[in-house]
Amino acid sequence: MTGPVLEAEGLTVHISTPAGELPLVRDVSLRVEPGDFVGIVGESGSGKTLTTRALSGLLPPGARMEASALRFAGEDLLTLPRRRRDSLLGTRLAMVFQDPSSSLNPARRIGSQMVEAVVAHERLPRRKARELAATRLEQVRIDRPAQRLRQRPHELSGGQRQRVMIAMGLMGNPALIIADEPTTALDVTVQDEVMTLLRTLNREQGVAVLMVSHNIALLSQVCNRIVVMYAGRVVESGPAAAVVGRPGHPYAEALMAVVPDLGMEAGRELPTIAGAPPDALAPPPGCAFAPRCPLAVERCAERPPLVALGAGHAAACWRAEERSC
Ligand SMILES: Nc1ncnc2c1ncn2[C@@H]1O[C@H](COP(=O)(O)OP(=O)(O)OP(=O)(O)O)[C@@H](O)[C@H]1O
Repeated sequence: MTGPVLEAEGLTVHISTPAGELPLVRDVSLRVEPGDFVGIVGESGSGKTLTTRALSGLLPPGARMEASALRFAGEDLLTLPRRRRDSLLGTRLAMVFQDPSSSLNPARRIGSQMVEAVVAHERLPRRKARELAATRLEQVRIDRPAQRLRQRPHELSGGQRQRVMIAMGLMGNPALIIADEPTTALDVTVQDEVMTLLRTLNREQGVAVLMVSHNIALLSQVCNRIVVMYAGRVVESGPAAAVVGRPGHPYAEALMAVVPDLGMEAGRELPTIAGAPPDALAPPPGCAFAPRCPLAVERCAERPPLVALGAGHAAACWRAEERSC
């Protein structure tokens, strides 16, 4: 495959509400190249999950997307017939969600859940599919794979279930793993294991990863590119080192300041950015961050476009150039 693994331009997601259809994700463009590890960061409600759901064809009922371009694994998802699109996404795109329990069927054995997709989409004989499932479990460092295939999800720990989800995603030889807050529900040691696994799959097997998180510091350790979202829009994107080291948007800088401290005592409140995130259904006109921004000026009443700050680095702030020099 040549060209980007995933490319979206002008992605907008509308949700139907009692007041009519409203855009909750607006004009998002992003690109994942082969071998990339891309992070999407933002506070709760900034539109990260709706964006990845739109990219993966898994929008909730009542949501509708439009885009000027949406390509995955060399195919145009906007024109591909529905069955071919579902089959392509069902095999070449692996989804890993925050809570693996919600994606695994508690009543069914791990093995039958793992072979299902490849038997359906790739018409692999069941025996071969079980062999492949055992190999994938080994790959994510699950011990005694043959035995595990006969177990049900409740017989595994939370971290093992998350690794089973990743192994399941690897069944179709994915070009991309989309991981939505894959470690939030896990304890710190298990979080590290899951991150190490994603990094190994990315570095050693070249699987591209698109990962959603609240934690910009965590993303900066693993990602080569970071996309920052606020109120449904991309407000900054670029090489991880540039976004973290020379942020063009005051929001990206504020996210760095509220990174939870690993050594923080349990029970202490997490630091937050001053002020409340905007109402997603009615964000303020102009720059949506302006009401919370220490650097806001009169001009912020008008929405700033994304402006280039360096190679592949752009931010939507009227003061970005002045701040980054
Ligand atoms: N099905 C839906 N119907 C109505 N509103 C929705 C729906 N799904 C999401 N929203 C709203 O859209 C906005 C963006 O949601 P989204 O889940 O994408 O945010 P997020 O950045 O992923 O947040 P979090 O980190 O909390 O998961 C939120 O305000 C949310 O309440």
